[in-house]
Amino acid sequence: MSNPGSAAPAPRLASCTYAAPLPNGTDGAGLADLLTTGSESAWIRDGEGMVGLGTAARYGTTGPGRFESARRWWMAATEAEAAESAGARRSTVPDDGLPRRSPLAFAAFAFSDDSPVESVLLVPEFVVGLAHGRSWLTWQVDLDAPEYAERAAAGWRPGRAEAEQRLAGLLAEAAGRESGSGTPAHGLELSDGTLSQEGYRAAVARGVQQIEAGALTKLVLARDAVVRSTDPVDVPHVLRTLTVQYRDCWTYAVGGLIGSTPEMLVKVDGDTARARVLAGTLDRDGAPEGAAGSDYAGQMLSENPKQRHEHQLAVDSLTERLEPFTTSLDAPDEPFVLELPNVWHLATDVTARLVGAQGTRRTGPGALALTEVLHPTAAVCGTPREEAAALIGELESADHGLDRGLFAGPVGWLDGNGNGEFGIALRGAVVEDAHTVRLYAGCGIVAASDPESELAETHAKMRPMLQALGLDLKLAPRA
Ligand SMILES: C=C(O[C@H]1C=CC=C(C(=O)O)[C@@H]1O)C(=O)O
Repeated sequence: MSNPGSAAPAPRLASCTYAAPLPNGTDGAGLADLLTTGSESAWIRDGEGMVGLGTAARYGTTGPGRFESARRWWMAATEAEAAESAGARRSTVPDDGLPRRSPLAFAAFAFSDDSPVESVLLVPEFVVGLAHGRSWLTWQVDLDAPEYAERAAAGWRPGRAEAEQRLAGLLAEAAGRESGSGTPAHGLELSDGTLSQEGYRAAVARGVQQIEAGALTKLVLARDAVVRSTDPVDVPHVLRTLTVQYRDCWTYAVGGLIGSTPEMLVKVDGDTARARVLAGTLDRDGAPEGAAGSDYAGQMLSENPKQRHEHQLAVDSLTERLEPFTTSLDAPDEPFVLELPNVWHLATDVTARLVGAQGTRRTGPGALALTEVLHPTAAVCGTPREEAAALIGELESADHGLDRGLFAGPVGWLDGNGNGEFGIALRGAVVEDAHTVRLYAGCGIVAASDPESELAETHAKMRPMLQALGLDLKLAPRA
């Protein structure tokens, strides 16, 4: 597959970062309120995270080399930034107490090597961040961009006073463009996508046959669904709703990819890597509530051999690939039950110390390099990985024409020092146009899987997005 991004020159980035109250004046509560037009990038969990506004640079790429070409582009851009911003207060300065996050890009990668859908690195002009109750602002510019080139040649570099002016202008412009009503759209209609519900049941049945025949042990099969609305979809409203309803999940927006994922592929912070592996699901719809619900979930998930097997395969697929890059790795033997408003999951939190790292300095692999190594885990592909990927290509794509695109690919952010967070783009959708959103969901299939139950599970997994879009579905109450 061609790689149109490989020839794109890296921008000559320069940035400045400083502690600042959230620009909308609602410190502590208002990060999601910065989502106003639908073109923002976002990564928010439990009210904290980052929102990216405007675009300083963008890189698009496809094919098997997409991670590597994105990494090279980002390395070139961040090396330029290190040189250009040397005189400025980079956020790597440890004693200013700011997170090490400048420069910063948001990123989303296609699930499959064969997808024609572009994987993207987006370098926003502004990043507004909030971590541990402290907020900061980063202004990033391409010194070669027409609006800066002349001044940059004369030695100009981004600074705080101009950043504030420029951000105020950008926010005023965004407020002018804000068209959403802040309420769900009207005239919503849900229909099957490229892979219909009937087709999904048939694909699952064929997957089970292949597993029974010994071709593989586990396979994750996905389907899509389409929501069309007569009103334009209010993307910021959808994202804000997800940040409130799914506080334990990472709510993401990169380009038109939006959602709220409970699964962390890899988070790299200095010398530490963390992951949250999920597999094994129980719908909360119709289940007992409160403590009885937790007992029920424990029994149905932790004590169910099918669910445990499915989960262990996902954990192994991550730890086996992560282990060579670590000096220590901790993955508890017993998974815990993660409770979300729509479902319960079996979950395992993995923590590892990375090789080639000393405190915040690293010579070993960073977040993006590890992402390439780890993707796709058996939570979204299967075991063995190659056989599962080939069967996904057959049962989803060749038989039904479904391309997962960015669904189930890594989504998140990365900085210039190898830190970053990449979740798996689950419980999400792609905004295809102002009136059309395509949702995706998949399920792990093992020998004991039943097509009807797996189809029902895809409904449960689509529920967060359907509800945030305003489709009238019952939401299991939060415990
Ligand atoms: C593939 C999805 O979920 C994965 C993550 C958690 C649990 C899963 C499961 O139980 O099948 C899936 O492996 C999805 O949400 O579309």
